[in-house]
Amino acid sequence: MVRILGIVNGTTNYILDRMDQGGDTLEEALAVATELGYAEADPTADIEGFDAAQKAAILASLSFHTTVPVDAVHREGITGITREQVVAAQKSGFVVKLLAVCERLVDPVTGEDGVSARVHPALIPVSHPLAAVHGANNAVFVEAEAAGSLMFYGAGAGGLQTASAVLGDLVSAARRHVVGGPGVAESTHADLPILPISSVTTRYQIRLSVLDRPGVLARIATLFSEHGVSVEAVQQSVTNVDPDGHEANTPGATLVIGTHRATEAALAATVAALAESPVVARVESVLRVEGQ
Ligand SMILES: NC(=O)c1ccc[n+]([C@@H]2O[C@H](COP(=O)([O-])OP(=O)(O)OC[C@H]3O[C@@H](n4cnc5c(N)ncnc54)[C@H](O)[C@@H]3O)[C@@H](O)[C@H]2O)c1
Ligand SMILES: N[C@@H](CCO)C(=O)O
Repeated sequence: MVRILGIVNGTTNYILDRMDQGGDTLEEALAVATELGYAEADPTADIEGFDAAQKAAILASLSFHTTVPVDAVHREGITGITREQVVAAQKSGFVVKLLAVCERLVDPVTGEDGVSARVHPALIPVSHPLAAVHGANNAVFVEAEAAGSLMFYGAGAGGLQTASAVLGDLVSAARRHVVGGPGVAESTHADLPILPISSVTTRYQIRLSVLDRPGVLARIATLFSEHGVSVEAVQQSVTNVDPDGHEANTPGATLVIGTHRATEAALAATVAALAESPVVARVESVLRVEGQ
């Protein structure tokens, strides 16, 4: 196993899908998910990524023969995701999904070889199989050295589906009780180091509101290069409204910048420098890009 990308929470996938396809706000979509019985009684576990983090810990432990405790899973939920971000993602050929990412990696600074597990919203190209996982469905996309790419897909929430899964577990426990046998056990023989989020390198998409005047793009490009983050693509659209939607006195522009792989630390330093820069009106959005 090299990497697992999972959509492992039905409620959040349902919410993000409604925001993408139906134009709902997060709050509107959550209300429907609750009414349909997808969300937990306290939906914090869903929307803040706790449920997905628990599932990421299980997936990483099983995949890498290493005990990965839930506390070691970096977790970000979807409560910061806006309809505006979802629409901007659509325009650049992506969908926003809450992903569990479990992977084998080598820390680029220390050279340590280990495993990492994280949960956060991410941009997925519309051509990726996970982009076609709609509604409350779940899917686990596995990248393996020898077996290649595999995807396991099905309902992630819902009354009958949940009842079927719970009953399946009861039948299997009862069967073991009667027939005997070892059952499904953890395998921890690899016992690999668990690496922090700072060891991860990934791609990012950053959306900025900037002033539209000569030299702005060059200054922004310099900030990226000073922090060792390589820019892959830039899209610019000119706007005469400010980030709050009011007509602006000075012409502004929205820049959508895609990066090559960069470390979390380098990206965070770049974003901090952009936020301080006098040519940047606002850092609108920073999202990781997975599945490219
Ligand atoms: N609803 C979903 O779509 C969904 C999807 C995947 C997993 N799950 C999981 O399945 C489980 C059930 O989900 P749900 O939506 O049916 O929850 P629910 O809150 O609607 O129902 C839980 C039921 O369990 C009963 N219960 C609680 N503690 C009990 C105890 N000690 N002994 C006997 N009964 C007890 C409650 O009275 C309630 O009737 C949860 O663990 C949930 O995380 C739910
Ligand atoms: N409420 C959760 C189910 C718990 O696994 C979901 O929406 O996936």
